[in-house]
Amino acid sequence: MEAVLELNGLTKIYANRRGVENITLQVQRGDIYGFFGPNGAGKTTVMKIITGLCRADRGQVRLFGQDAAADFVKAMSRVGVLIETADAYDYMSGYKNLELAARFYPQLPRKRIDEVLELVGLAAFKHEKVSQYSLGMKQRLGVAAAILSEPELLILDEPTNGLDIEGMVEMRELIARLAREQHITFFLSSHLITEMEQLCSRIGILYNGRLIREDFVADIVRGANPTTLENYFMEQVREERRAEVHA
Ligand SMILES: Nc1ncnc2c1ncn2[C@@H]1O[C@H](COP(=O)(O)OP(=O)(O)OP(=O)(O)O)[C@@H](O)[C@H]1O
Repeated sequence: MEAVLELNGLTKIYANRRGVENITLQVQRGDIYGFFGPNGAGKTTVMKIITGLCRADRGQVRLFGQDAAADFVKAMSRVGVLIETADAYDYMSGYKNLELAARFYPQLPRKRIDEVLELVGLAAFKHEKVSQYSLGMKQRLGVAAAILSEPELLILDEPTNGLDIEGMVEMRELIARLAREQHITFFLSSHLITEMEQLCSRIGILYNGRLIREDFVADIVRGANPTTLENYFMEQVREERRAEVHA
């Protein structure tokens, strides 16, 4: 097994004393790793640190076995990122938007734009203006931009946030397909536990800025004491609260 992403003791405390503390985890090649936590748990903060949008107070990010800080540009060249909502120019077509994004990758063959549009199911709508797209289509265009450079690891912050049921299902199917057919490893966050149950191979539970548990989803839902991810999460939170009371 190869760890494509490792976080070692990652800590970031904002001036208001919120943030994340001592996050240590590993994402193995082939994982769809769900970084789960309620609103404000610290998921975005961790993702921003990994992708260089925010600086950690302490700790280390390793990408593909190397300290990401040593050669950040090289490490990130193998990573695709979609943090918060996808930003596209509404008055341009999906295709034009991807052409703009492709300028960051001068080596990219032009046919790659059509390839990614096909992969995310937008080929038929590529010449429509993004203003005509549904939110789900805009999110999938964001994924298309993130996979332009054929990344091995895709980091997605709340990829289904704000989507209707159809949009959520389409996004879930897209992620599963990219994992299966393009062999992309995923590190994605969500506060929707049923979504994680349906999609992820492993989950890490973030609560009040700390990683309180990591498990294989199959072990939780089909293991010795099968339960739903929702019950499992509530159990962990209760334990955490009991520990806080006794501390
Ligand atoms: N720039 C900032 N300055 C101060 N506090 C911040 C800042 N960014 C985030 N926080 C706080 O840090 C904590 C973690 O926020 P973060 O956005 O990482 O959580 P999250 O799990 O992604 O939540 P959500 O699902 O709501 O996006 C929250 O309490 C938040 O209010």
